[in-house]
Amino acid sequence: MTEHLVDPRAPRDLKAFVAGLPKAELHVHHVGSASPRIVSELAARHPDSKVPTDPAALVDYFSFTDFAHFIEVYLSVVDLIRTPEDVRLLTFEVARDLARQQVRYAELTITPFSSTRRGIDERAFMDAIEDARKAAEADFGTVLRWCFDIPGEAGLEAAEETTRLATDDRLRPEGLVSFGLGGPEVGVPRPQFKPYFDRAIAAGLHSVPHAGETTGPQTVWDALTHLRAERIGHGTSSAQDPKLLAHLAEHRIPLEVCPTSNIATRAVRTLDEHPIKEFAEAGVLVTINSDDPPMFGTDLDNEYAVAARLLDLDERGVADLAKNAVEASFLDAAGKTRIKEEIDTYTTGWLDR
Ligand SMILES: O=C(O)c1cccc(C(=O)CC[C@H]2O[C@@H](n3cnc4c(=O)[nH]cnc43)[C@H](O)[C@@H]2O)c1
Ligand SMILES: [Zn+2]
Repeated sequence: MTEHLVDPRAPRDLKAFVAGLPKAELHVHHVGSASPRIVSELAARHPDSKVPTDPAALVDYFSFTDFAHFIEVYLSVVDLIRTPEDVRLLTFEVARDLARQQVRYAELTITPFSSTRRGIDERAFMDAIEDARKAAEADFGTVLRWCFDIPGEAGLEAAEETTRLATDDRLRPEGLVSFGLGGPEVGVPRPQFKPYFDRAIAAGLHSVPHAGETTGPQTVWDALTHLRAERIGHGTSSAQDPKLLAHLAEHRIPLEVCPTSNIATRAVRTLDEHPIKEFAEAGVLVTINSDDPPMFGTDLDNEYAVAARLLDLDERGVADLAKNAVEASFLDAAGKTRIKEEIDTYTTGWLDR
């Protein structure tokens, strides 16, 4: 909620175009999407927490000194989600916020380990997210899918538990499409998670680890080689390795770029130093995402406005970015065609107005 991160330089007309543009969101965290209203409601329910109940105080609370501080604060919000009803409410409200931004399809990263280890029954957890997913599709028309991620710093116990929850046929939710790895990267080498990714991939899930957000390009190579990554979460440091950029472009491995997140966690110093342009110029498929939007004082529309400025795009260029996300998603071919056609119809209508 660092309000200064909202980019005031985006032209008003382009902002209006982005606001109505049908979009797909591929990198957004479940708990990290809790709006100030939801966070303060949960904090009021659980007064033993250190999370402020006043939405204005959350602005300061969500101001991070570095990535480790961000994770510390993130986990204090995780601690507010204590019952299946909390899970359902959060999931449905996140879908409402996505629908307001014309998000037609979202892959939401969920960390089931963090909830089950805090005592939420695993069956009730799965039922809560699935119930919210179905209600969101019926009420808002937004299609939600899940990525279950391992919180890497919590170790191999968390990896085992996440893999079990993602691959057990009796538990695995219908909306689950992919398997990820999140949390800090420093001191958490990717290769150790290979056996867990192997099992998830064998069970039909796509591999989408975070890599190169807070460590160098070798972490991205490791994610590709050991975890068979099909997309990379962030991949920011890939810009330091021209061979890696060429590999990502040649093999059409998309990057899930989240510009404001990288500034808020201090992974990148300023927006103007963000390597997004280097990615695009190297031919890498760039997708635009919001990561933990209320915590970073942003939303997906703002991320598109930021990207448009950094990449010097007009409406057609922004529409192409939106189509990149649809193309890089795990939707079926018919679903991809439907949203891409909607993007084209909207863009033509806007330019002809
Ligand atoms: O839940 C626990 O008990 C636990 C114990 C030790 C470590 C962890 C984590 O590290 C959880 C990390 C948490 O952060 C999520 N997240 C949200 N945004 C990002 C991001 O930009 N980069 C990496 N991780 C992120 C992630 O999904 C995990 O849920 C937890
Ligand atoms: Zn993330």
